[in-house]
Amino acid sequence: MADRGSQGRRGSSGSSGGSSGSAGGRGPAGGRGSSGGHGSSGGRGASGGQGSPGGQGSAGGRGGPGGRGRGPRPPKPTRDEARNAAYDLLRAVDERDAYANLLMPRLLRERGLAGRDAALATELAYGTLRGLGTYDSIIAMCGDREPDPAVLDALRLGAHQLLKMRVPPHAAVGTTVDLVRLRIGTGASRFANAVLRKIASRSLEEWIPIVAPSEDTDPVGHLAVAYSHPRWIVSAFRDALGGDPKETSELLAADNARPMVTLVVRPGRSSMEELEDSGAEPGRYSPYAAYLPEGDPGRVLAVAETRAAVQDEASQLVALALTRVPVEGPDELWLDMCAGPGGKAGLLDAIATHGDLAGLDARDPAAFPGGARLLAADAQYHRARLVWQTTRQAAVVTADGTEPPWRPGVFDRVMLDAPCTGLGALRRRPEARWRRDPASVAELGALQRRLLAAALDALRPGGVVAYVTCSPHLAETQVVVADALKRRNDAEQLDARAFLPEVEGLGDGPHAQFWPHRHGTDAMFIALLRKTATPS
Ligand SMILES: C[S@@+](CC[C@H](N)C(=O)[O-])C[C@H]1O[C@@H](n2cnc3c(N)ncnc32)[C@H](O)[C@@H]1O
Repeated sequence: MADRGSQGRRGSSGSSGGSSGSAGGRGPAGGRGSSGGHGSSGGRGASGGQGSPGGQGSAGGRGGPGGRGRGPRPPKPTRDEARNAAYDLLRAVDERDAYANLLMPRLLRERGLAGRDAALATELAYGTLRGLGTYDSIIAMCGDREPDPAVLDALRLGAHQLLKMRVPPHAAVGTTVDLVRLRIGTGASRFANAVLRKIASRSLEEWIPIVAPSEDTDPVGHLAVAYSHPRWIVSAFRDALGGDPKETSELLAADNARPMVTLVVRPGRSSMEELEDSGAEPGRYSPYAAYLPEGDPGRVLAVAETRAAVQDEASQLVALALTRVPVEGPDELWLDMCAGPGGKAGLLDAIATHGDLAGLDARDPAAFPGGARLLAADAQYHRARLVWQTTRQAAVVTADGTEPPWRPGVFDRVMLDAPCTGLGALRRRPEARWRRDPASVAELGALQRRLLAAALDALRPGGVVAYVTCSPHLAETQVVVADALKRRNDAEQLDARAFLPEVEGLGDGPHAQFWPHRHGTDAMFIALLRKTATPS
């Protein structure tokens, strides 16, 4: 791209060696004290019925499954568009490795789902994907056989409604059984009915001690099942949090919650006032962050015109921290080495051009005044194109940062937002936790090391590099930085927390680590390294 001047089957979350207890028992309505509907889910004519509690037999005392035997035929199943959309998304994620956050908007559009129905479909699909580690353990205990993948996805959907959403049990069971009858068949719907009735016999809090390993003998396995994360990720998070089990559980819980939509004001291109007029509220930390409590961000004019964008607050702050480090001498040439799709490049480009406008007040005379130029690179052409669309003044190139087309030793500031496992953004990508495996950490580690070496090579003496990951995994963060510093004698690490004074709880330094449960942001990591003028 020319100079402008010219995105199988999932593993389970851990062992489900349960301790005790049978799954059957009370009827679907028993003991959950669930009340009220959710969206359009509550009031429909559910076919599950509340007869035969806990039984494996008929679907709600309607005279026998599938219309055989005596008595009235079961009512025709009803097609529920929101649940069907959610189910189709689950199948696409399972069968085709689809990305939920890319496919969902398309499905909603194609099916004409909006408002509450769209919100319901999204919550059903995303919530099910997040929780399926827990749900699979419970489903395994409630069925007399392993379900087919297509049936399993429907059971997961039903389990989510029964255990996490405030859908009345008869509606959750009935709508799911209808879905299975319509999409798979009558035999499968009988099986689904039996399994769901058992699931409905207990609350989530009652199921966890039954299906999860003991907290005392296997704390990691317990958290993995209780909070629906793969065991290796729980281990990695616990290590990054210094072994603290309580904080680890808080982090895992935060990963299971829907994140807030955060917008970024691109300085010189939009303003906080403009975003406030669109219903957003100023953010907690970043002077450029605005929270959008509701509504489609795509309908905010400044976002539609790329003068503002959707961007996590920590993602803004790591870019900002890089611009706040004083550098001696000229400060004119900046590099974003792994820029696609352009979130940080969009902010860096605006600050390079117009200055750190929010910092340019009496409180911060050292704020960057503007007048620099950004070169943004990405190894993938289509991602570089997105950077091109996002930035205004930056030169954008498709280039491999490890074999760069630029001369060494010329940049004053380098942003290295390294390719990583993305374990810090699990809130946003509901299926991502089931797709990564520990091998990817090792593979990415080698690339991260090469890129960091190249970033330091690209700097002129006195210049500064931000090594950033959207992962708190120690092997991707502190270990990569420590290795780089061991290998070379022309770089020193700065205390990144000093350049983020508005944020508490970033850790013991010298790096800074953001956390969803502490800051409400993604778990972004930043280390700042300065190229020393002389070998140190
Ligand atoms: C974490 S993403 C960057 C996110 C981006 N900075 C943002 O804020 O929107 C990492 C990017 O690195 C790119 N990448 C991977 N290997 C690369 C390499 N060797 N050189 C340059 N870019 C690379 C990927 O294509 C991906 O777009």
